[in-house]
Amino acid sequence: MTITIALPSKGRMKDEASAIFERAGLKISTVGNDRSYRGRVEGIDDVEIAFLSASEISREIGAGSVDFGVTGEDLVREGLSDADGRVEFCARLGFGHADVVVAVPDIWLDVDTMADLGDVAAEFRSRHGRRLAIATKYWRLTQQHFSGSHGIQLYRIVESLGATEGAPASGSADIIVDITSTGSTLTANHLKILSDGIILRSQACLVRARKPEHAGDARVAEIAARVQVALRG
Ligand SMILES: Nc1ncnc2c1ncn2[C@@H]1O[C@H](COP(=O)(O)OP(=O)(O)OP(=O)(O)O)[C@@H](O)[C@H]1O
Ligand SMILES: O=P(O)(O)OC[C@H]1O[C@H](OP(=O)(O)OP(=O)(O)O)[C@H](O)[C@@H]1O
Repeated sequence: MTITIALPSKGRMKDEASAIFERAGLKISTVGNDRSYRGRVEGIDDVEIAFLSASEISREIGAGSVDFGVTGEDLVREGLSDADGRVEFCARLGFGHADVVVAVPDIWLDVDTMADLGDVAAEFRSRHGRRLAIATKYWRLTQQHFSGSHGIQLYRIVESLGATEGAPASGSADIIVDITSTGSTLTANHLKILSDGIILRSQACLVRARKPEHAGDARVAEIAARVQVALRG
């Protein structure tokens, strides 16, 4: 069996992902020219590298079409139902940090917690006859946090694929769920994070698709172990 490892082909995670593999003694070289989307690990046969975008990697891991991948925990948990059942988080890689948060307009002075937001959602319904609108691309994480963890059912999600922080000011939504790293985009858009509004502290992870054929395959165990050791060193 050929083992396929998916690494980011572009974007913010690309360079650090390759560097960690190199530190782990798994030096990656591209097959063919520099723009190729296939690679190999020098000195190890039967291991293939697929260069994909971070969001494609979480999808392919979920489908089981690659064995390992490096991508953000947020993309895995948002992209897959039962992520822990389908994927093993082998290592947290220490880069690509971003929090998925619930943020509301900072002029909502009385709203600091999810419980306060639950009250607001109920009020929206009784006073304005409409549901609280949440702009996000994180549908699954939003539903888990609002309905699952906090019992808030009175909301609707407005899909936002970019400039999410602008949605409250433009009137397309009341609040947002999005990622933040430095916090400057939230501040610039006059939004504040609720005190219990951190849904997930995400970072880049080495993940493995849980496949029966991995059991007893020494190469699978070795890849995970090498990366774990490199992180300690
Ligand atoms: N400031 C940030 N903004 C956006 N994503 C960030 C940030 N910091 C870390 N990340 C993480 O980077 C990952 C997304 O990376 P990237 O934008 O390169 O991937 P992508 O979604 O596949 O790209 P694209 O949208 O171009 O297809 C997510 O896991 C996200 O949590
Ligand atoms: O907390 P901060 O440091 O301000 O970062 C957060 C912002 O960065 C990301 O957008 P980015 O412009 O990187 O593009 P993307 O959403 O297309 O990835 C993200 O969607 C936030 O808007």
